[in-house]
Amino acid sequence: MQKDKELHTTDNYSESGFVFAPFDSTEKSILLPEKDCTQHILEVDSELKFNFVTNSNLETPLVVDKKSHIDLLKKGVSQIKDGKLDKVVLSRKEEHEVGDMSPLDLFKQLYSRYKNAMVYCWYHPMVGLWLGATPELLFKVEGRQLTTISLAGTQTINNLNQIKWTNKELEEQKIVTDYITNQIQDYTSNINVSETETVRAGDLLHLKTRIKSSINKDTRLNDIIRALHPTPAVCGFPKEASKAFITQNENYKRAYYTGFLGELNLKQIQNRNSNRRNVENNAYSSIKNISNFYVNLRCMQIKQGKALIYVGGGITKDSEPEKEWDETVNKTKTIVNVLK
Ligand SMILES: C=C(O[C@H]1C=CC=C(C(=O)O)[C@@H]1O)C(=O)O
Repeated sequence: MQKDKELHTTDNYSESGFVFAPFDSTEKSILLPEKDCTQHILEVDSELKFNFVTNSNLETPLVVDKKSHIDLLKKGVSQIKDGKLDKVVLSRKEEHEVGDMSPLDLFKQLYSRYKNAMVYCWYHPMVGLWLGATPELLFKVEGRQLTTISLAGTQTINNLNQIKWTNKELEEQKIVTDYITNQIQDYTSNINVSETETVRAGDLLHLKTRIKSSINKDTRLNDIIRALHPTPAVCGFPKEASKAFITQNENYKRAYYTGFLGELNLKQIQNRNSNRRNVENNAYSSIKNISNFYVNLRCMQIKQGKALIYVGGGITKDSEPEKEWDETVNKTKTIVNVLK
């Protein structure tokens, strides 16, 4: 928690603290500087009871939203078929009632439901209140090791023993893997790409590939951020053309949705030999610089008592707009489930 209300930003990510960065990297990233913050531990009862407040507004028909989103999806598909883009991630915003749950209640609900997610509640009086349960690591830096993932392709859980992925999902995820491995080539070495696996995020499944590499001596954190964000998991490919399409055609501002958030340049003391209890031990410990960023997905902004849920999906030449719409509806459930 920051001790005062001051709004700090970062341009080059050289400070230590917690970052909250927007989708549009030409805009400022918010920084909670470590030196101005205090840390508190919140006990979250694992036996937490779910508070089912029924709310009629949850079933608000989304006909108008649906038509304009389907039109956007069709436009995206035709851009791809015209050869202007390979992939574009198109999104929308949906409004729901929050009921009488406090932000902390919402956080606890998310935390106890989504064990594999990075669950957060972030607030600054001059920026707003955001919560989410994201399955997507942007990247992690531990000393000179870089770990990142390529996450894309979605289906709902039906039968875990019979998971089938179509070419559409395999292609949309491969675009992300290829982009990441290509982008980190100038900044890292020994790039290791894992097999692609199926992972669970709430009631959804995604395709995921892990990518590890060693960071070059002259690489700065800012280089890695500029190289990776936004990946084609949330923007598209090629990056600039898909970003321009998104900015010109999505009829709302993404703000911090599909941005990233997390710990920036925190120090971690590592004891090389934890069995040694003598003074010598100190001589064997080293301090590692840690950064840990997650993509801001499956998230909502709380504004004037309403929950604004942000959601999108990757569009390729094989996308069927009606199915892509359904995918966004399924993704909103990660958040809608805790508002009920
Ligand atoms: C853009 C979103 O998800 C991304 C992450 C995983 C799977 C995705 C997909 O299948 O389209 C998206 O690339 C979102 O949840 O709003």
